[in-house]
Amino acid sequence: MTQDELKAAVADAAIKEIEPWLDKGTVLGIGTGSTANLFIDRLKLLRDSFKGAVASSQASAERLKALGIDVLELNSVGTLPFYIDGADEVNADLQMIKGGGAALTREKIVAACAQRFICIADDSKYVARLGEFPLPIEVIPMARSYVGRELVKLGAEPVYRQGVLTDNGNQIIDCYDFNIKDPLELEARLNAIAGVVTNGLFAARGADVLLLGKGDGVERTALR
Ligand SMILES: O=C(CO)[C@H](O)[C@H](O)COP(=O)(O)O
Repeated sequence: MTQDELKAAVADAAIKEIEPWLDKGTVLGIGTGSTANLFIDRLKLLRDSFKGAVASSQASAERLKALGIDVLELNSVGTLPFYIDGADEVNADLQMIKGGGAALTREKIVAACAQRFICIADDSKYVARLGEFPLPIEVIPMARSYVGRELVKLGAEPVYRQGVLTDNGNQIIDCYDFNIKDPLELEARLNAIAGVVTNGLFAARGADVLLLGKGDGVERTALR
């Protein structure tokens, strides 16, 4: 199977995972990226079975709206039953690196409001140790150089993602060569640097369920 077919398979599996729980009041949390897009496309068939969605990016919001799905403000809803999103890397503890699409801050916020985070990914994203994918960090623009110097002190090679502004008007630094021994500790440490808005480690709030697309089918792992 191609990577796109594996992504399509996990999008189908995520629909099966949530469908029994939908009702007219359900608001879903929706992620960003090519895998999340395939999930959004499949939601069209269910659009009369739930109330609407909170999106983690302008791009996902536009895609949802184009399919006739109501997009709600996070501030107008309470806890979300599900957050469905892809990942750039995921490990056996269902900790992730996210933010390849620069949506990490909103992804982290919407995920924080969800009872269950369902990660959908093809098996190229599954890693024994996080960190081969460059770790994205969203920074306040005036702090970019300072944050870069602090990242060098932590052993990373920071690279400014030129020409990219997040939906929040901030910039992204991608960190190469991070030795991520303890994702939880590093996530907290990076967040403590002045000027860092969010980092792409999803360790404190990892996924609850992983639907991993493999050549022989979709493997489901549930931690909670
Ligand atoms: O974190 C993300 C966007 O900020 C995406 O979930 C991540 O980049 C995976 O994307 P894709 O499904 O296209 O591989």
